[in-house]
Amino acid sequence: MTGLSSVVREVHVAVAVVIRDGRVLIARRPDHVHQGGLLEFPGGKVEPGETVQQALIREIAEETGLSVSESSLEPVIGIRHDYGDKRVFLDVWRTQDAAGVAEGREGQPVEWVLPDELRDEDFPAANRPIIRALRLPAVLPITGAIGNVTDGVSALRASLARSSAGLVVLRAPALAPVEYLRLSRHSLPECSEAGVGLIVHGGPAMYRETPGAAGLHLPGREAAALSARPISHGAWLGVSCHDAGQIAHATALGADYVTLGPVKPTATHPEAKAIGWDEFRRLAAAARVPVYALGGLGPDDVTRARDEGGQGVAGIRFWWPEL
Ligand SMILES: Nc1nc2c([nH]c(=O)n2[C@H]2C[C@H](O)[C@@H](COP(=O)(O)OP(=O)(O)OP(=O)(O)O)O2)c(=O)[nH]1
Repeated sequence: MTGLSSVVREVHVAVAVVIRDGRVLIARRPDHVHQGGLLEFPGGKVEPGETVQQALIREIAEETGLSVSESSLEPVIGIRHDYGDKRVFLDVWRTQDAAGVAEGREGQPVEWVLPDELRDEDFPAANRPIIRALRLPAVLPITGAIGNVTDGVSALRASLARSSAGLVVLRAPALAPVEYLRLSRHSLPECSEAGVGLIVHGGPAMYRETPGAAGLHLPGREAAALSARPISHGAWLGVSCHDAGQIAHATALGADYVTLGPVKPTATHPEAKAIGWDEFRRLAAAARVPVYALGGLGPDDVTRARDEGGQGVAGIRFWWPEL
């Protein structure tokens, strides 16, 4: 069907994620407007002649009475979405520094909620990646070389003690599947002790055999073999990507995040050609999922990765001991 939407110009929408004490400000859209009755983050159309930052400051003030400075605004994610009757580009930014008492200035109820309480079905469909981006950490550590289960578990314990990760990808390609399962089962208690979610690296069967895991990270070849999301929406699904085609496939699978790289040359994968920040920015801008920059990066690169349109950084060397 050739819809009207294909000829309708895309609307540039400034969307504000206002965070205070770990809670996010949400409002309910009036019933009579586009996507009415659903919850939303404050925001609205970028007016002609306005920058997105000016639009954010204006919309936040108009809708909530809060005032924010331009310097407190940080990019979160950009999402292109076609509602059929309207095409939008949601330009999503966050601020942790809003002054004043929030009130629904346009009569709409507003509320501060924890990111983990945000439910996809309460928001317009385009918001799904925003909710993912808010719940995912800025740094995603991946385990390094693991030669056997015992050494792997002790290295994990030591690395968890040194870092404050929210999620960890348990990668151990050198282990046979049965050994990997022993590793993942012994790693789960270490992770729960540290308050960290364990993401299994491998195929759907590996995830199913690890009850209690927080999610599944698919290597490129595993993702290529799938045509539908292999796990429930309650768990994280990540995919390793190196190009636009792989990101498109991961998005079609319903991935919650992807990793993209190597951005810089990296000692753990010397054979892989670095894509550089320009290519990362180009691919992240076109993606509709949070994208972690990977390859030769560490926590010091989070700001750069975010400025380039990424969710943050994923990697091995910054937290894993040299074995
Ligand atoms: N503000 C906001 N808009 C969202 C979100 N998610 C989402 O898909 N949208 C869509 C719904 C609308 O089509 C568009 C925002 O337009 P709007 O109608 O709120 O903007 P506005 O206040 O400038 O509109 P108007 O009254 O001048 O027409 O973006 C969200 O979280 N916040």
